[in-house]
Amino acid sequence: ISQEENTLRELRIFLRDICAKLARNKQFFMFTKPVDIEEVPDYLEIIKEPMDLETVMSKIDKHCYICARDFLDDIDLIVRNALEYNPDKSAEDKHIRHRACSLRDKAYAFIKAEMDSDFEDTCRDIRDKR
Ligand SMILES: O=C(C1CCC1)N1C[C@@H]2C[C@H]3C[C@@H](O)[C@@H](O)[C@]2(C1)O3
Repeated sequence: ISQEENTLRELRIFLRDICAKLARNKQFFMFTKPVDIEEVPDYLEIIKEPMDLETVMSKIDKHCYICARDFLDDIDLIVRNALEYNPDKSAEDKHIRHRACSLRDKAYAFIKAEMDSDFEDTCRDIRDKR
């Protein structure tokens, strides 16, 4: 198996660990599954690209992410959707936005703490030549 495939396999192992840690954090329960369209009928009128942590985990296994940046782009999408759909002054919307910002900060902190920047550079080089 090629050196590139070895690198991408290591990336997937690393991203599964981070995604699992985010998904088992009780604070992020609201981000773990797709928003229920039966419960929220206008959701897809406002949010054009839904995203959630379960979907992110399945994208890892489908080799959708070639570098940590691609993974963080989907985390940012989860956050952006939550901020856009829940913009009001109400306590509930404020709570959702606070948790969304916390999800983003935790994800970036895990990547920074556990990812060697040379490793991410190698992944970027693979992505950019594909
Ligand atoms: O945006 C979201 C999720 C929170 C971050 C993702 N939702 C939209 C609905 C509005 C609010 C209250 C409940 O109606 C619940 O269904 C949702 C789920 O939270």
